[in-house]
Amino acid sequence: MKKYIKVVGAIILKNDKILCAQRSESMSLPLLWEFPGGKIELDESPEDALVRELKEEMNCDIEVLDKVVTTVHEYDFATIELTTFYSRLISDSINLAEHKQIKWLSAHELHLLEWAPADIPAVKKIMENA
Ligand SMILES: Nc1nc2c([nH]c(=O)n2[C@H]2C[C@H](O)[C@@H](COP(=O)(O)OP(=O)(O)OP(=O)(O)O)O2)c(=O)[nH]1
Repeated sequence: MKKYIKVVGAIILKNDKILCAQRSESMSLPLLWEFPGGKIELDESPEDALVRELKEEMNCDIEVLDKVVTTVHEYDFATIELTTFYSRLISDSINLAEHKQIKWLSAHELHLLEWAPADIPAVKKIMENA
C-alpha cells in the first residue's frame, strides 16, 4: 500500500507578504514551490513539527498561529496529508539549508508560481482569505 505521510507547512506572513520556498533540484518534487515544513514525527504535535522543521530548514524561529486547512493529495510515491498554519517569523534572518530560493509574495501573486500539487487548495484558500 502507498505510504500515508502527514506533513505540515508554514504560511509565514511579514508585511502582508507570504514566504514561498522553492524545493531544490535534489529534493522530491524538484523546483516546485511549497510552504516550508516537513513530516510530522511520531509523538510530535503538528505545531512542534513545524517549529522543528523551520529551525532545521531555515535556521529560524517561528510562532505557529491559526490552522488554514488540511488536504490530502495522492502522488505516485505517497499520499501526502498537508496541514498548513499561518505563522509569524520571530527571527530577524533566514538561512536556507535545503531550499533553492525563497520569494516573498502577496496573496494575489501566489498563482504566479508553480506549486507542489498538494499545495494548490491551501494556496486557493489563502487567496480567498486575503
Ligand atoms: N514541507 C512541505 N512538503 C510538501 C509540501 N507540499 C508537498 O507536496 N510536500 C511534500 C514533499 C515531500 O514529499 C513531503 C515532505 O517532505 P520533506 O522532504 O519536506 O520533509 P522532511 O524534511 O521531513 O523529509 P526528509 O527529507 O527528512 O525525509 O511532502 C509543502 O508545502 N511543504
